[in-house]
Amino acid sequence: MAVKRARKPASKKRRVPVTAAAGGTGLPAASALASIPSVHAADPVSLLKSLTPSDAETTSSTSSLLTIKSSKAVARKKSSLATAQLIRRYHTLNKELSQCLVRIGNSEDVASTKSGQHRQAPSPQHRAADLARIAEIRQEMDDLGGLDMYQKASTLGQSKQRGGDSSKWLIPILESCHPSLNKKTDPALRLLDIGALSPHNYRKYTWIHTTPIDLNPQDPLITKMDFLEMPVPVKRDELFDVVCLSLVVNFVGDPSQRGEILRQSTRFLVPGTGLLYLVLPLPCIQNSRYMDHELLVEMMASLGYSVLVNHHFAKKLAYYAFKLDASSPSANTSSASSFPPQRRGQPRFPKKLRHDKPNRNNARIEEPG
Ligand SMILES: C[S@@+](CC[C@H](N)C(=O)[O-])C[C@H]1O[C@@H](n2cnc3c(N)ncnc32)[C@H](O)[C@@H]1O
Repeated sequence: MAVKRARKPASKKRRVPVTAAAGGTGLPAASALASIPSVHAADPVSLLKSLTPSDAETTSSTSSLLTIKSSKAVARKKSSLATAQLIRRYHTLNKELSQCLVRIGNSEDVASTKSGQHRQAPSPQHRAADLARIAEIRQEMDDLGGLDMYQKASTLGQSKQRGGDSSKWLIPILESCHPSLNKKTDPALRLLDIGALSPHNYRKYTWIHTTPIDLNPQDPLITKMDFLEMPVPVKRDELFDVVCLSLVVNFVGDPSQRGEILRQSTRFLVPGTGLLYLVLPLPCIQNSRYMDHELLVEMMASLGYSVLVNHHFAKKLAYYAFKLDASSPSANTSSASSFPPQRRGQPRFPKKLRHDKPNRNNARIEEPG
């Protein structure tokens, strides 16, 4: 008998362990991954190689140059399609994992707190169903190669997805925000690259000093660090001029943890000049039932990012540069910036259907609990 899932209780949410996280981009779930040979499951590199057609350059001797070119193009397209499918499947699993973990966490809250007594705790069957599903999801993720494999696939897809180097968009903005910076003699701008797949994203800009961090570094030059647990700077010269959150917020499955990451970013930036460089999949902004550009800008302003310096919608991604308000007491205090105070049980930005149209996704960001 199919077990109907329990409705999520409105209790205070626990932090979902970030073994991996979800996309919430609303992109269609992949099905083609079923065709990945299981022999590659434990070997991410072989798996990635297997996604790249080996006959990419093979044509008959009579083929024209045009045929060779189009054959290569088709092979490249197939390869990037397979990589994208893998990334999507991972996102889908990750999102479902977060939802199950939140439900399990909430059921523990309900069981252990007095205030939860009036709430309906999930039944033992629902809890058992969630636990079983968690095991299945983790197994499938492991079979796909885990976070490591996802990151390798993301690295492959990175340049294509963005149509090139993402720093290209940010650099002119940084230059315009620091017009008097002497790139040769002044101290380099400090950039915190969260969820960095490469430590070299800004290497060619000698006037930028990058601190790359990630949960699962793909390079020894990247520091293994969960941003939500990163020590908050206590001195002004430890603050950053730029915090980069490129495709990280959507990677986190729990909407309230997404809000928490954005709030945390305010504690690392120089008030008045610090820039948050936020990159999200475009469908999160343009095709969600619950989010859109206006709501994001409103939420960011409530965090202390009143100035939207620039934004750009590319084919697949949305780029944003927000400036942290001068009045934002970011350093020294963990309670500094937050979504506006909310009355008990009344969030400032409640989950609200904004675009009730078919084929929309459920991407959203929530006030942190
Ligand atoms: C989709 S990748 C994005 C990589 C890269 N920034 C880009 O733009 O392509 C998301 C990365 O964020 C990292 N990540 C997610 N949550 C994080 C956290 N709390 N602290 C540090 N890294 C995190 C993940 O480990 C993953 O490598």
